[in-house]
Amino acid sequence: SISDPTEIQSFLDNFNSQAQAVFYKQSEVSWTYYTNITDYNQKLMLDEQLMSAKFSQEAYRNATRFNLTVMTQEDRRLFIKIMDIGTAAQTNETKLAYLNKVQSDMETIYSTAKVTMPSGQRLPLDPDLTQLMATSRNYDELLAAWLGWRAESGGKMKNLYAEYVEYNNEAVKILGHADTGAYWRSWYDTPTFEDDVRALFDQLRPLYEQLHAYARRKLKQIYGNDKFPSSGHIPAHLLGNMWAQQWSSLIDELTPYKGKPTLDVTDEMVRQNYTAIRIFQTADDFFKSLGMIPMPDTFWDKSLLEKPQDGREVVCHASAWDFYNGRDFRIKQCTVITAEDLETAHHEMGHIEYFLQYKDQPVSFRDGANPGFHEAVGDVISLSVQTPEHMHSIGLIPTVSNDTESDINFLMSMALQKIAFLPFGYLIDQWRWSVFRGETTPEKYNEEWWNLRCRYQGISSPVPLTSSDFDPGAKYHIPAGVPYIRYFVSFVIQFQFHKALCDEANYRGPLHRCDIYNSKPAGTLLSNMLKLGSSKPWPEAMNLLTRQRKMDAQPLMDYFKPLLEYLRQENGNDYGWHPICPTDPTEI
Ligand SMILES: CC(=O)N[C@@H](CC(=O)O)C(=O)NC[C@H](CC1(C(=O)N[C@@H](Cc2ccc(O)cc2)C(=O)O)CCCC1)C(=O)O
Ligand SMILES: [Zn+2]
Repeated sequence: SISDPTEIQSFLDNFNSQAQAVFYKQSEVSWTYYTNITDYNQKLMLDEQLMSAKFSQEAYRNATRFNLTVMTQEDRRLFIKIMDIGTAAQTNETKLAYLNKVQSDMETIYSTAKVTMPSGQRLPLDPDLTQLMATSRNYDELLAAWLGWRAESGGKMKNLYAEYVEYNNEAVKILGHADTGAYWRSWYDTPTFEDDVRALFDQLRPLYEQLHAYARRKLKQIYGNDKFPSSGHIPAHLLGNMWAQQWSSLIDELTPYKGKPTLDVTDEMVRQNYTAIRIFQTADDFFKSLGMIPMPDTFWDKSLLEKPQDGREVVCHASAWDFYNGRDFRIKQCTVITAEDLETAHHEMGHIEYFLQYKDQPVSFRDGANPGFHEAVGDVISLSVQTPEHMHSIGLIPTVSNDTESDINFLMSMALQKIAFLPFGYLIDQWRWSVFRGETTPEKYNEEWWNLRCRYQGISSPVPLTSSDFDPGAKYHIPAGVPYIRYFVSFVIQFQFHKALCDEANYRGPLHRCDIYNSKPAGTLLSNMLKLGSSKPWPEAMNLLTRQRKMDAQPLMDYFKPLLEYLRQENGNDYGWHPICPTDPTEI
């Protein structure tokens, strides 16, 4: 095998320039499809995916000819990443083409699904059903939207999913992975990763149990006790969100102390005629205030920041795109003028900032230190933006009151976004890992999904399950094949990052009121970590930013400590739920 340093270097240089061209083309063709869903554009994208797979297969074959033992640590790391080609390892072109087609067809079903409401209106998820789930307080209307969506999305792809699992597993086994779940977990390069995330979740469950109990009591007042099963579960369609994954739209009902200024800035944004552009300029301004890299002109020229009104079908699920040429970076978001979309804009721009910071790394290092890092960047900035202090400074709330009651109100609004999410962020890939392992077979897909939803999230289906249902398919990341544990990891480490940056900014107060806006030292510390991309093992990146090497839920627990005390006071013994789903969901 080849050990000559000159040959090693020329292989790497060659790969890097060829890969940029191939990945650029693939990004462009995918972008065209995602911003204009047609059979023709899908075919172009699928053809390009086969070309790109051939390039990866050849790079893999060439890379195996080299002797990794004589290389520098950096070069060895590059070779290992060049050989990590995922499902492109499937050299049987018919099988690979079929796998890519099934995956794309499931995502298309999801992205073009519409629900015919009792009124006769045909509503897409974005923005109509999302808006309805957030604003309606009518039990039957919410149920109609929820039943309609599960039927039009998941209900249309159950058999496709079983095939996706089979073909995906077969492809990654060629690389030596046990199954697709093992392949996805390998990106964290931590043998104890599964145990680590379980330990974090167990540590955080008491926080969630208290929030769940508080929400359940308030929802019973709204909808009546008879709508809630005696098992303690909350019916899945009542949490203000299609998947009950974040409960922020219930803030008005769940605010502990009424009569204080509202923390939901949506109305004020509308009153001030906020536009999508202005939402993204607000986010860009924050990164600039930290001395970080502003969005380049191509970003403003080529992003798609609003749902097109020209009849085109687009994938409205927001996303951030790296075109791998060091110049072209875009966001696609069907932005609506809400507090939630202001938060999403910061999330997406966090991805772009990461792309910008590591754009001069070799292509194989243009990734997050681990996938959770990539999801945390924007959310860290958003933790500062959402403070009453910062919302006041950008004119979205009239006064800042930090008396105890206002403080609890603010912590409650953040808990509805961050704590409510934890079991959902945890259970999605618990389900998928069990499916990829073959522990959950197709006839058990939906039953096992609800077992996890009942056990970890304490919510249950408002109607009995039927064998044709496939509720996992009603959540974007399942048909789109996008892993999810990255978000659970992000929701823990973003508070570690926030604490580290607040320390760097010489902030002294309680963590939940920290706003790092304008702190160049904080910006420099964050940038230095982001510049690494995936060139170093993630504990090194974590250490550079936070001076410790492990994921740690303590900063998150400290952030919400005052709220936990309040909730314990409020709930007394009225908390918790039976781990098993209620037999008759409408049982009284
Ligand atoms: C080319 C490409 O695909 N790029 C990747 C990024 C990359 O890998 O470089 C990408 O753009 N992925 C899309 C995905 C979109 C969103 C999402 O799906 N969020 C989760 C969970 C969540 C919810 C609230 C929150 O505050 C944070 C997370 C959900 O909505 O369930 C939608 C709203 C926010 C983020 C994303 O940005 O992560
Ligand atoms: Zn993200």
